[in-house]
Amino acid sequence: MTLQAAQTQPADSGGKALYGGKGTRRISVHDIAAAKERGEKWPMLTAYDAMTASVFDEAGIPVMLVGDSMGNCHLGYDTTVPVTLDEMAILSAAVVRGTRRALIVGDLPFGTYQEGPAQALRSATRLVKEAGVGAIKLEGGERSLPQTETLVQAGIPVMSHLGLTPQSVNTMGYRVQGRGDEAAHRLLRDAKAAQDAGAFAVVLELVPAELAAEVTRSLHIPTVGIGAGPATDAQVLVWTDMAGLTGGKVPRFTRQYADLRQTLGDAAKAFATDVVGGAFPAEEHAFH
Ligand SMILES: Nc1nc(=O)c2c([nH]1)NC[C@@H]1CN(c3ccc(C(=O)N[C@@H](CCC(=O)O)C(=O)O)cc3)CN21
Ligand SMILES: CC(C)C(=O)C(=O)O
Ligand SMILES: [Mg+2]
Repeated sequence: MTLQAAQTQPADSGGKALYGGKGTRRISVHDIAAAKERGEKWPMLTAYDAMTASVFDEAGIPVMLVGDSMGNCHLGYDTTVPVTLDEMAILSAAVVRGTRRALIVGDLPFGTYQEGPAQALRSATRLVKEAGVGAIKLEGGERSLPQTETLVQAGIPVMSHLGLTPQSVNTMGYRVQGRGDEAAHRLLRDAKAAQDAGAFAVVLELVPAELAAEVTRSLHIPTVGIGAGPATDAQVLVWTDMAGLTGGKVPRFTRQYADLRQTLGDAAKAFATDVVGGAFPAEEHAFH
Protein backbone atom coordinates (compact mmCIF):
# COMPACT_ATOMS: atom_id res chain seq x y z
CA MET A 1 0.00 0.00 0.00
CA THR A 2 1.88 3.06 -1.19
CA LEU A 3 -0.91 5.63 -0.98
CA GLN A 4 -1.04 7.40 2.36
CA ALA A 5 -4.70 8.33 1.90
CA ALA A 6 -5.56 4.66 1.77
CA GLN A 7 -4.36 4.15 5.33
CA THR A 8 -6.42 6.91 6.88
CA GLN A 9 -9.75 6.20 5.23
CA PRO A 10 -12.08 3.70 6.89
CA ALA A 11 -13.31 0.77 4.87
CA ASP A 12 -16.96 0.84 3.83
CA SER A 13 -18.89 -1.17 6.43
CA GLY A 14 -21.95 -2.00 4.33
CA GLY A 15 -21.99 -3.80 0.95
CA LYS A 16 -18.38 -3.82 -0.15
CA ALA A 17 -18.48 -4.90 -3.79
CA LEU A 18 -17.55 -2.13 -6.23
CA TYR A 19 -20.36 -3.29 -8.52
CA GLY A 20 -23.51 -4.52 -6.82
CA GLY A 21 -22.43 -3.32 -3.37
CA LYS A 22 -24.80 -1.28 -1.20
CA GLY A 23 -22.48 1.58 -0.29
CA THR A 24 -23.72 5.04 -1.28
CA ARG A 25 -20.74 7.22 -0.41
CA ARG A 26 -18.18 8.14 -3.03
CA ILE A 27 -15.86 5.25 -4.01
CA SER A 28 -12.22 5.89 -3.09
CA VAL A 29 -8.91 4.52 -4.29
CA HIS A 30 -8.89 2.52 -1.06
CA ASP A 31 -12.01 0.65 -2.22
CA ILE A 32 -10.26 -0.05 -5.54
CA ALA A 33 -7.26 -1.55 -3.72
CA ALA A 34 -9.57 -3.68 -1.55
CA ALA A 35 -11.33 -5.05 -4.65
CA LYS A 36 -8.03 -6.39 -6.00
CA GLU A 37 -7.38 -8.14 -2.69
CA ARG A 38 -10.81 -9.78 -2.97
CA GLY A 39 -10.09 -10.78 -6.58
CA GLU A 40 -13.15 -8.82 -7.71
CA LYS A 41 -13.49 -7.61 -11.30
CA TRP A 42 -15.01 -4.19 -11.93
CA PRO A 43 -16.34 -2.12 -14.85
CA MET A 44 -15.33 1.39 -15.86
CA LEU A 45 -16.96 3.59 -18.52
CA THR A 46 -16.06 6.96 -19.94
CA ALA A 47 -18.51 9.85 -19.43
CA TYR A 48 -18.46 13.38 -20.77
CA ASP A 49 -21.67 14.98 -19.44
CA ALA A 50 -23.79 15.08 -16.29
CA MET A 51 -26.88 13.30 -17.64
CA THR A 52 -25.11 10.29 -19.09
CA ALA A 53 -22.93 10.09 -15.99
CA SER A 54 -26.03 10.06 -13.75
CA VAL A 55 -27.42 7.10 -15.74
CA PHE A 56 -24.18 5.15 -15.25
CA ASP A 57 -24.01 6.15 -11.57
CA GLU A 58 -27.54 4.88 -10.98
CA ALA A 59 -26.60 1.69 -12.88
CA GLY A 60 -23.84 1.16 -10.32
CA ILE A 61 -20.76 1.79 -12.47
CA PRO A 62 -18.16 2.37 -9.73
CA VAL A 63 -15.50 4.26 -11.70
CA MET A 64 -15.95 6.74 -14.55
CA LEU A 65 -13.24 8.22 -16.68
CA VAL A 66 -13.67 11.66 -18.19
CA GLY A 67 -11.45 10.53 -21.04
CA ASP A 68 -9.70 12.75 -23.50
CA SER A 69 -11.57 10.48 -25.94
CA MET A 70 -14.07 13.35 -25.52
CA GLY A 71 -12.02 14.72 -28.44
CA ASN A 72 -13.45 12.10 -30.84
CA CYS A 73 -16.62 11.20 -28.98
CA HIS A 74 -17.98 14.52 -27.73
CA LEU A 75 -16.18 17.51 -29.25
CA GLY A 76 -15.90 16.40 -32.88
CA TYR A 77 -12.11 16.35 -33.24
CA ASP A 78 -10.37 13.56 -35.21
CA THR A 79 -8.08 12.54 -32.33
CA THR A 80 -7.53 13.22 -28.61
CA VAL A 81 -4.58 15.48 -29.37
CA PRO A 82 -6.43 18.87 -29.61
CA VAL A 83 -8.34 18.49 -26.30
CA THR A 84 -7.52 21.34 -23.89
CA LEU A 85 -7.40 21.48 -20.09
CA ASP A 86 -10.28 24.01 -20.17
CA GLU A 87 -12.46 21.50 -22.06
CA MET A 88 -11.43 18.72 -19.67
CA ALA A 89 -12.19 20.90 -16.61
CA ILE A 90 -15.67 21.86 -17.84
CA LEU A 91 -16.77 18.33 -18.75
CA SER A 92 -15.17 16.78 -15.65
CA ALA A 93 -17.09 19.20 -13.43
CA ALA A 94 -20.31 18.20 -15.21
CA VAL A 95 -19.63 14.48 -14.65
CA VAL A 96 -18.83 15.07 -10.96
CA ARG A 97 -22.10 17.04 -10.58
CA GLY A 98 -24.05 14.25 -12.25
CA THR A 99 -22.78 11.51 -9.90
CA ARG A 100 -22.90 10.64 -6.21
CA ARG A 101 -21.13 7.30 -5.87
CA ALA A 102 -18.64 6.77 -8.70
CA LEU A 103 -14.97 7.62 -8.42
CA ILE A 104 -14.39 10.19 -11.17
CA VAL A 105 -11.03 10.06 -12.93
CA GLY A 106 -9.98 13.02 -15.10
CA ASP A 107 -7.65 12.36 -18.06
CA LEU A 108 -4.80 14.88 -18.39
CA PRO A 109 -4.91 16.08 -22.03
CA PHE A 110 -1.92 16.08 -24.38
CA GLY A 111 0.48 18.93 -23.60
CA THR A 112 -0.73 19.50 -20.02
CA TYR A 113 1.88 17.30 -18.24
CA GLN A 114 4.67 16.42 -20.71
CA GLU A 115 6.76 19.49 -19.73
CA GLY A 116 7.42 17.96 -16.34
CA PRO A 117 6.17 17.47 -12.78
CA ALA A 118 5.48 21.17 -12.14
CA GLN A 119 3.18 21.43 -15.16
CA ALA A 120 1.54 18.10 -14.31
CA LEU A 121 0.85 19.22 -10.74
CA ARG A 122 -0.59 22.55 -11.95
CA SER A 123 -2.90 20.77 -14.44
CA ALA A 124 -3.99 18.02 -12.07
CA THR A 125 -4.61 20.47 -9.23
CA ARG A 126 -6.97 22.41 -11.49
CA LEU A 127 -9.02 19.28 -12.19
CA VAL A 128 -9.11 18.36 -8.51
CA LYS A 129 -10.02 21.86 -7.25
CA GLU A 130 -12.18 23.19 -10.07
CA ALA A 131 -13.87 20.02 -11.30
CA GLY A 132 -13.74 17.93 -8.12
CA VAL A 133 -12.31 14.76 -9.67
CA GLY A 134 -11.09 12.10 -7.22
CA ALA A 135 -8.13 10.98 -9.33
CA ILE A 136 -6.33 11.80 -12.54
CA LYS A 137 -4.94 9.65 -15.36
CA LEU A 138 -1.88 10.24 -17.49
CA GLU A 139 -0.24 8.33 -20.34
CA GLY A 140 3.21 6.73 -20.06
CA GLY A 141 5.11 4.58 -17.55
CA GLU A 142 8.80 5.34 -17.12
CA ARG A 143 8.54 8.45 -19.25
CA SER A 144 5.92 9.93 -16.88
CA LEU A 145 7.49 8.78 -13.60
CA PRO A 146 8.46 12.21 -12.20
CA GLN A 147 4.92 13.41 -12.91
CA THR A 148 3.32 10.38 -11.24
CA GLU A 149 5.53 10.66 -8.14
CA THR A 150 4.88 14.37 -7.75
CA LEU A 151 1.09 14.05 -8.01
CA VAL A 152 0.97 11.14 -5.57
CA GLN A 153 3.14 13.03 -3.09
CA ALA A 154 0.78 15.98 -3.41
CA GLY A 155 -2.14 13.73 -2.51
CA ILE A 156 -3.62 13.22 -5.97
CA PRO A 157 -4.32 9.57 -6.86
CA VAL A 158 -2.88 8.65 -10.26
CA MET A 159 -4.09 6.07 -12.77
CA SER A 160 -1.37 5.23 -15.26
CA HIS A 161 -2.05 4.37 -18.94
CA LEU A 162 0.26 2.01 -20.87
CA GLY A 163 0.28 0.12 -24.16
CA LEU A 164 -1.42 2.12 -26.90
CA THR A 165 -1.29 5.73 -25.71
CA PRO A 166 -3.46 7.67 -28.19
CA GLN A 167 -1.83 11.04 -27.41
CA SER A 168 1.24 9.60 -29.19
CA VAL A 169 -0.75 8.69 -32.32
CA ASN A 170 1.62 10.71 -34.49
CA THR A 171 4.61 8.53 -33.53
CA MET A 172 2.86 5.29 -32.54
CA GLY A 173 -0.21 4.98 -34.75
CA TYR A 174 -3.13 2.88 -33.42
CA ARG A 175 -1.25 -0.44 -33.29
CA VAL A 176 -1.13 -3.29 -30.79
CA GLN A 177 1.73 -2.63 -28.32
CA GLY A 178 3.98 -5.03 -26.40
CA ARG A 179 4.37 -7.64 -29.17
CA GLY A 180 7.74 -9.41 -29.05
CA ASP A 181 10.03 -10.06 -26.11
CA GLU A 182 11.65 -6.64 -25.91
CA ALA A 183 8.38 -4.69 -26.11
CA ALA A 184 6.78 -7.04 -23.58
CA HIS A 185 9.64 -6.50 -21.12
CA ARG A 186 9.38 -2.75 -21.62
CA LEU A 187 5.66 -2.85 -20.81
CA LEU A 188 6.26 -4.92 -17.67
CA ARG A 189 8.96 -2.46 -16.59
CA ASP A 190 6.62 0.47 -17.24
CA ALA A 191 3.87 -1.15 -15.20
CA LYS A 192 6.17 -1.86 -12.24
CA ALA A 193 7.57 1.67 -12.45
CA ALA A 194 4.05 3.14 -12.35
CA GLN A 195 3.20 0.98 -9.34
CA ASP A 196 6.44 1.93 -7.55
CA ALA A 197 5.75 5.61 -8.23
CA GLY A 198 2.46 5.20 -6.36
CA ALA A 199 -0.13 4.78 -9.12
CA PHE A 200 -3.34 3.16 -7.79
CA ALA A 201 -4.23 1.44 -11.08
CA VAL A 202 -2.89 1.02 -14.58
CA VAL A 203 -4.79 1.03 -17.87
CA LEU A 204 -3.49 -1.46 -20.47
CA GLU A 205 -4.72 -0.50 -23.93
CA LEU A 206 -4.40 -2.75 -27.00
CA VAL A 207 -1.80 -5.21 -25.69
CA PRO A 208 -1.69 -9.01 -26.17
CA ALA A 209 -3.98 -10.84 -23.71
CA GLU A 210 -1.14 -13.06 -22.42
CA LEU A 211 1.01 -10.03 -21.62
CA ALA A 212 -1.90 -8.26 -19.89
CA ALA A 213 -2.42 -11.40 -17.79
CA GLU A 214 1.26 -11.43 -16.81
CA VAL A 215 1.19 -7.73 -15.86
CA THR A 216 -2.00 -8.32 -13.83
CA ARG A 217 -0.33 -11.19 -11.92
CA SER A 218 2.84 -9.15 -11.34
CA LEU A 219 1.21 -6.05 -9.83
CA HIS A 220 -0.56 -5.53 -6.52
CA ILE A 221 -2.50 -2.60 -8.03
CA PRO A 222 -5.38 -3.37 -10.43
CA THR A 223 -5.03 -3.41 -14.20
CA VAL A 224 -7.82 -1.92 -16.32
CA GLY A 225 -7.96 -3.44 -19.78
CA ILE A 226 -9.21 -2.07 -23.08
CA GLY A 227 -8.37 -4.43 -25.92
CA ALA A 228 -6.17 -6.34 -23.44
CA GLY A 229 -8.08 -9.61 -23.10
CA PRO A 230 -10.09 -11.09 -20.20
CA ALA A 231 -7.47 -11.37 -17.42
CA THR A 232 -7.23 -7.74 -16.30
CA ASP A 233 -8.83 -6.78 -12.98
CA ALA A 234 -11.15 -4.25 -14.62
CA GLN A 235 -12.44 -3.41 -18.10
CA VAL A 236 -13.02 0.04 -19.57
CA LEU A 237 -14.90 1.01 -22.72
CA VAL A 238 -15.66 4.34 -24.37
CA TRP A 239 -19.35 4.78 -23.57
CA THR A 240 -20.44 5.92 -27.03
CA ASP A 241 -18.86 2.75 -28.49
CA MET A 242 -20.53 0.37 -26.02
CA ALA A 243 -23.91 2.11 -26.42
CA GLY A 244 -23.76 2.21 -30.22
CA LEU A 245 -23.73 5.99 -30.55
CA THR A 246 -20.30 6.40 -32.16
CA GLY A 247 -20.66 6.86 -35.92
CA GLY A 248 -18.33 5.09 -38.36
CA LYS A 249 -15.63 2.62 -37.41
CA VAL A 250 -15.18 1.50 -33.79
CA PRO A 251 -12.22 -0.50 -32.45
CA ARG A 252 -12.65 -4.30 -32.75
CA PHE A 253 -12.21 -4.69 -28.97
CA THR A 254 -15.53 -2.99 -28.12
CA ARG A 255 -18.86 -4.75 -27.65
CA GLN A 256 -22.02 -2.85 -28.54
CA TYR A 257 -24.68 -3.23 -25.80
CA ALA A 258 -27.27 -0.89 -27.32
CA ASP A 259 -28.04 0.89 -30.59
CA LEU A 260 -28.45 4.49 -29.45
CA ARG A 261 -27.63 5.85 -32.89
CA GLN A 262 -30.64 4.01 -34.35
CA THR A 263 -32.90 4.80 -31.35
CA LEU A 264 -32.07 8.51 -31.34
CA GLY A 265 -32.36 8.81 -35.11
CA ASP A 266 -35.78 7.11 -34.99
CA ALA A 267 -36.92 9.51 -32.23
CA ALA A 268 -35.78 12.53 -34.26
CA LYS A 269 -37.63 11.25 -37.37
CA ALA A 270 -40.82 10.54 -35.39
CA PHE A 271 -40.75 14.06 -33.93
CA ALA A 272 -40.12 15.60 -37.38
CA THR A 273 -42.97 13.58 -38.93
CA ASP A 274 -45.37 14.71 -36.18
CA VAL A 275 -44.41 18.38 -36.62
CA VAL A 276 -44.71 18.30 -40.41
CA GLY A 277 -48.03 16.41 -40.23
CA GLY A 278 -49.48 18.53 -37.41
CA ALA A 279 -49.68 15.65 -34.90
CA PHE A 280 -47.46 17.50 -32.42
CA PRO A 281 -48.19 19.44 -30.34
CA ALA A 282 -51.52 17.91 -29.28
CA GLU A 283 -54.16 19.47 -27.02
CA GLU A 284 -52.40 18.27 -23.82
CA HIS A 285 -49.27 20.23 -24.78
CA ALA A 286 -51.10 23.55 -25.22
CA PHE A 287 -51.78 26.31 -22.65
CA HIS A 288 -54.97 28.38 -22.54
N1 LIG B 1 -14.52 5.97 -30.13
C1 LIG B 1 -13.33 5.75 -29.56
N2 LIG B 1 -13.10 4.57 -28.96
C2 LIG B 1 -11.89 4.30 -28.38
O1 LIG B 1 -11.73 3.20 -27.81
C3 LIG B 1 -10.89 5.31 -28.41
C4 LIG B 1 -11.18 6.53 -29.04
N3 LIG B 1 -12.39 6.72 -29.62
N4 LIG B 1 -10.28 7.54 -29.08
C5 LIG B 1 -9.12 7.46 -28.22
C6 LIG B 1 -8.59 6.12 -28.22
C7 LIG B 1 -8.04 5.67 -29.56
N5 LIG B 1 -8.29 4.26 -29.54
C8 LIG B 1 -8.13 3.39 -30.61
C9 LIG B 1 -8.20 3.84 -31.90
C10 LIG B 1 -8.07 2.96 -32.96
C11 LIG B 1 -7.86 1.62 -32.75
C12 LIG B 1 -7.72 0.69 -33.90
O2 LIG B 1 -7.81 1.07 -35.04
N6 LIG B 1 -7.52 -0.62 -33.63
C13 LIG B 1 -7.50 -1.66 -34.64
C14 LIG B 1 -6.49 -2.73 -34.31
C15 LIG B 1 -5.10 -2.32 -34.65
C16 LIG B 1 -4.15 -3.48 -34.74
O3 LIG B 1 -4.58 -4.61 -35.05
O4 LIG B 1 -2.94 -3.25 -34.49
C17 LIG B 1 -8.89 -2.34 -34.65
O5 LIG B 1 -9.27 -2.85 -35.70
O6 LIG B 1 -9.55 -2.36 -33.61
C18 LIG B 1 -7.79 1.17 -31.44
C19 LIG B 1 -7.93 2.06 -30.38
C20 LIG B 1 -8.96 3.89 -28.31
N7 LIG B 1 -9.61 5.10 -27.89
C1 LIG C 1 -9.95 4.61 -23.44
C2 LIG C 1 -9.57 5.24 -22.14
C3 LIG C 1 -8.63 4.42 -21.36
C4 LIG C 1 -9.07 6.65 -22.34
O1 LIG C 1 -7.95 7.00 -22.09
C5 LIG C 1 -10.02 7.65 -22.86
O2 LIG C 1 -11.23 7.36 -22.98
O3 LIG C 1 -9.58 8.77 -23.13
MG1 LIG D 1 -7.48 8.97 -22.79
